[in-house]
Amino acid sequence: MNAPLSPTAARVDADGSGISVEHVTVTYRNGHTALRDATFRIPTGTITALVGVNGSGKSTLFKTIMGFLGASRGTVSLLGLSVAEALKRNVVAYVPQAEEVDWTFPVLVEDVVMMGRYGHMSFLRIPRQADHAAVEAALGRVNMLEFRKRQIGELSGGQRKRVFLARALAQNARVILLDEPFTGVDVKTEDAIIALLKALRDEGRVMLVSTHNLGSVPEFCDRTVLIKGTVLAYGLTSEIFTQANLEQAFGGVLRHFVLDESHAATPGTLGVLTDDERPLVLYKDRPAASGTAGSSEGIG
Ligand SMILES: Nc1ncnc2c1ncn2[C@@H]1O[C@H](COP(=O)(O)OP(=O)(O)OP(=O)(O)O)[C@@H](O)[C@H]1O
Repeated sequence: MNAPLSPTAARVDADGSGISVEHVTVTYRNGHTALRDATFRIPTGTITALVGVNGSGKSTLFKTIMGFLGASRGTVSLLGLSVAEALKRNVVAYVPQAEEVDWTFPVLVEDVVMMGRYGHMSFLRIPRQADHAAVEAALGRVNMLEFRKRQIGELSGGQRKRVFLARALAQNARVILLDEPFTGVDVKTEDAIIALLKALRDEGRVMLVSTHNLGSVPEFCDRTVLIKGTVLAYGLTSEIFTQANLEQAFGGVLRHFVLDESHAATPGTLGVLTDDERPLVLYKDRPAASGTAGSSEGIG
């Protein structure tokens, strides 16, 4: 059943200094194996897209990296540490999908962000000046300071995402996992989140971002992991985002528009792939918008 890694994956550098997943298999209690022999490596100082259809194993992978689920085979390491050690040292944070959070729970925005500091506190969890300062700085960075006294349930979808990102920043996480950060977010907020992620990348952090917005991946993700029950391919987005790879990952789910190219200078060079919101434009079988995130190559 295991699809072979694409030749691209074999050529990519093997630096797993950020996230390293080696031959990981995860089986749920009911016997369902959601991930089989998954392998990829991501250096620090990068933003990597995690791309796959519904049910392909993205959340399973996140939960495994966060230590919520155990792998029956294989190993995960974060910044060279085991998952248990990474959790102990507070280096990894998870920004959840909106559906995973109980928004009726009465808690203030600043309290949610303070949760990111728990691992830095003694077991009594009494915040010190440094903790308050970290919360303030994190809220400032996501432009949410004025909402600090609001109940979390009284925020818009985009504001909620920013609060959970602030929690990861207050924690000073070096590895940040983001589950569908752009769902229900307007274009302006999406741009603001992307700008922030790029700044975090340039600080040497590593981010793994699951998204269905294929069109925005080449804009801000220097690397991509394609997943479908296993890792189909991983490496530089500019090399991974080919029509053949995407069709393997998405099967019939992906819509492929063939434009009328009869008037184009070089017919056969332009294609548009989409699964929902943002279409991906391929020019000569490569992302048309690629290159903006590639500047991070060599960082870390
Ligand atoms: N608790 C569970 N017990 C058994 N099987 C599960 C459980 N959670 C998920 N699965 C199955 O594992 C597979 C992968 O699910 P997962 O949630 O990781 O997919 P996903 O890529 O995150 O999907 P989506 O894009 O819809 O969020 C699916 O077939 C799903 O039905």
